[in-house]
Amino acid sequence: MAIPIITVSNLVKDYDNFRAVKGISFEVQEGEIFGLLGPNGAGKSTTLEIIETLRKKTSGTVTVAGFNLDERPDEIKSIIGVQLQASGYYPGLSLLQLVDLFAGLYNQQVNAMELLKTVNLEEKAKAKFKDLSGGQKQRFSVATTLINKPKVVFLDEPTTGLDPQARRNLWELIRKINGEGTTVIITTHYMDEAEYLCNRIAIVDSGEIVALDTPDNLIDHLVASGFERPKQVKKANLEDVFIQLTGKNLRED
Ligand SMILES: Nc1ncnc2c1ncn2[C@@H]1O[C@H](COP(=O)(O)OP(=O)(O)OP(=O)(O)O)[C@@H](O)[C@H]1O
Repeated sequence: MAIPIITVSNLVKDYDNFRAVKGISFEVQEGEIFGLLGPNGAGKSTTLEIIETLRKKTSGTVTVAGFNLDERPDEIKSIIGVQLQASGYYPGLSLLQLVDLFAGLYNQQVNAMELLKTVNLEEKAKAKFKDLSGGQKQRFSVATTLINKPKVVFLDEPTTGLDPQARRNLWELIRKINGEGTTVIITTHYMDEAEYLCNRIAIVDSGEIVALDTPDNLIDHLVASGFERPKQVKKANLEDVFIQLTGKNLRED
C-alpha cells in the first residue's frame, strides 16, 4: 500500500468573492511524480502555493509528511523544496554565491560545486545568474530546490519557454531527482511532458479536479468511451524531426 506524503482534503481558496479552488481533495504518494494539469486560471498555482505554506487557504485540511499545515508550517517548510521564479535571484551574484546564500538561509552545509554538477552547470559556477540562458536558469532554479535535501519538490511549469533539447534535459534531471527518492509535484501545460514524467495526474478545471489517474488510465478511459483521433498518428512528430536534425545536446553554451 502506497503511503501518502501529501493529503489535501476539501481545500477551498477564495480571493474576495471569487472561489478559485472549490473544495478539492487528493493525495500524493511518497516517491511519485504527481502532475497538476489544467487551463490558465484553473487554480494550480494557488493550490501549490497553499501546500508550500506561501498562501493562506480559506478552508480545508492539508498535511505534508504527517505535519498539519495549520499547526506545523515550519516543519513543512523544512522538508520541501520550492522553485522560485527567475525574478527571485540576485542577478549580479554568481551561481556559487547564490548557492552559498541559499544554504545559509536554510542553515545547511552544501557542496555548491557538487550541486551545480547535478544540474550540469559546473562550468557556469562563476557566471552571474543574469548571464545564463533560459534553460540554464531553469536548471539552476531546480538545483536550488535541492539545497535543503527536501522530501518533496514543487516545480511550477519548469520547462516553459525552453527549446526541445533543454526541455528533455530538464526531464531527465527531474527523473534523476525522483529516482533518488524525492517526491515531485509538477504543473505543466505540456501534455507530452506530463505523459513522460508523471506517475499520476490530476486534471484541474475551474478550481475542481475533473479527473485523477495515471496517464495510461486516463487515455484508456477516453478510448473506452468511443473517442477516436480524427487522423492516423504518424510514427514521429515534428519535434522528433527537430531533435533528429539538431541533435540531443544542449545548445546554450
Ligand atoms: N492574488 C490573487 N488575487 C485575486 N485573484 C487571484 C489571485 N491569484 C490568482 N487569482 C485568480 O485565481 C484563479 C486561479 O489562479 P492560479 O494562478 O492558481 O491558476 P493556474 O491554474 O496556476 O493558472 P496558470 O496556468 O495560468 O498559471 C485565476 O482566476 C486567477 O485570476
